[in-house]
Amino acid sequence: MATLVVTPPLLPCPRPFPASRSAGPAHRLLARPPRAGRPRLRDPSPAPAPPTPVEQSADEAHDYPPLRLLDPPQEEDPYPDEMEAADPDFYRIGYARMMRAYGIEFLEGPDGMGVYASRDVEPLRRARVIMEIPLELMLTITKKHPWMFFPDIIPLGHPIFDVIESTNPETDWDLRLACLLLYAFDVQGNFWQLYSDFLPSGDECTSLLLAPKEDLMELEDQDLSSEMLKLQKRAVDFWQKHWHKAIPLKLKRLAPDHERFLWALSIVQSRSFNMKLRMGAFMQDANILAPYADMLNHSPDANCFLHWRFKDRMLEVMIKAGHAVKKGDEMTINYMSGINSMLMQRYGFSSPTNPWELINFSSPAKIHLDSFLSVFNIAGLHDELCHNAALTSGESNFVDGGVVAAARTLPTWSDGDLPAIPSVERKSAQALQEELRKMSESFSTTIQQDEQILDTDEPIRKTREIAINTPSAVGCAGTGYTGSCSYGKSSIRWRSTRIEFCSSCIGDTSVAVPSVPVKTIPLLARMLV
Ligand SMILES: C[S@@+](CC[C@H](N)C(=O)[O-])C[C@H]1O[C@@H](n2cnc3c(N)ncnc32)[C@H](O)[C@@H]1O
Repeated sequence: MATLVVTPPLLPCPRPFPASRSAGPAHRLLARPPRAGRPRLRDPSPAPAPPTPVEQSADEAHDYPPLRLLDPPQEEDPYPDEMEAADPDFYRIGYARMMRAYGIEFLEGPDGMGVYASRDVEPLRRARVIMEIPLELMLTITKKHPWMFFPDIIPLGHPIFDVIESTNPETDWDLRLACLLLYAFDVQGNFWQLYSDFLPSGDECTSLLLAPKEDLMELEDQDLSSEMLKLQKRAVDFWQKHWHKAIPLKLKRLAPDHERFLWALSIVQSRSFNMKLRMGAFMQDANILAPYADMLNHSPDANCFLHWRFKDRMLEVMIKAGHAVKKGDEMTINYMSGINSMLMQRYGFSSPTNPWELINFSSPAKIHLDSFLSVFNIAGLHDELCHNAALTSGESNFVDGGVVAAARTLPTWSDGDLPAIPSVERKSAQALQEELRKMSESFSTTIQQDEQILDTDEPIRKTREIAINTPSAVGCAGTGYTGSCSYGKSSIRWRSTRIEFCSSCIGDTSVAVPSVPVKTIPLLARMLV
């Protein structure tokens, strides 16, 4: 496959994207969007204070602002006694609504743009609204026949309609939504044409759909890299089938090259979600791109969730009931409870504390489930492991994701399987530890080297070459290369995540820990005591 170079300016009013966004620890306030390219950390423009939003609870969220287009008459008492005012929603039909946000700001942080609390929030017994996004700003395609999209922006007879119609609604949701997104970018004055300034450009996007083969090799994971190559081929085949030479210009200009289509698909995959929406009497299973809500980063221990308010067709982002939030805290949602390779495939990131991560052991050695769980104050069975607060002194109730994941995946035996002989258990723990050690040593770099590679702006492949040949030289200038793309960096992070995960299970403190602080827990080592 051809090497992909993706820096697509948007049609029909191209605005150049800077080649890459500089990463840094500081957060920058995004108050007024500049009109050329995605706002970046280094943009010096002073940020005017945003209008102070009024905080609302879930209940209060139903006090709507006065209507602009269809204000009710202003007389003192316009209605005779026997008449009742119609449902306020009656007036709102057809009313063009805006997104509203309460007590949050959009800032650039270590995981790209994110949503952060702009003030403290006391825990409430009920969930609390922080964002409201009306249906008409979202791009939505329902999953099942008869499928439909909202808003209905595609005129009858436009060729993109036939392209979408040719897909399988159940399996091709991403291709369909990418077509709709490309169409929305092309409609003069459409909301998405303006919002595209805030979407990551090709080299800012972490999606591996954009990664050239050489960068996929950096994953050092055969299964994941061949899966990504298959997904890239699927997208390019789709583009070639529908964007052949003899097509009308109004279709051609939506994706003049396959890089443009792959970029739209990456945006869709890494920023959309699936939700059941109640529309009138019907329940629709829909794939959705929701502006502003798509700035929320992922956490397995998220403090927010999404909720569909069917009454006025509004997507709400809500803080979970009982959650205290401090000013500056990141607001997150849980994208999925899945293993790291699933997160990598769809979003291009992985986490060393992912509680759903797995390690496939080949050793027949097993350790006792009960003793393992009690060492780490974990309760429950394999599928629903949770922290056992009753067993702790109350000092810390945090259980490292790596430990929970190990508890779920370590080969264990329970009473009745085998007699509890300490020497058998010790031998098993040693065998498993050895297997983990071999796994972490099978990678071509150490965590330390990967960290150095990530710290440089050099292209990944070049720095890795240097790292392997002369370990201390990584980070030195003078290779003549500049810039490395986000997807290349996410490949390196994936490799580090795997090494770190193994070492946190081994408890080997001699392995360098990356800059993201992760508890290094001497897991199997403690089992040996
Ligand atoms: C829905 S977008 C969130 C907004 C995004 N950070 C941005 O800059 O526009 C999803 C993307 O954010 C990044 N991301 C989200 N959660 C992350 C996490 N926990 N760790 C690292 N990257 C994350 C990944 O690049 C992912 O593809």
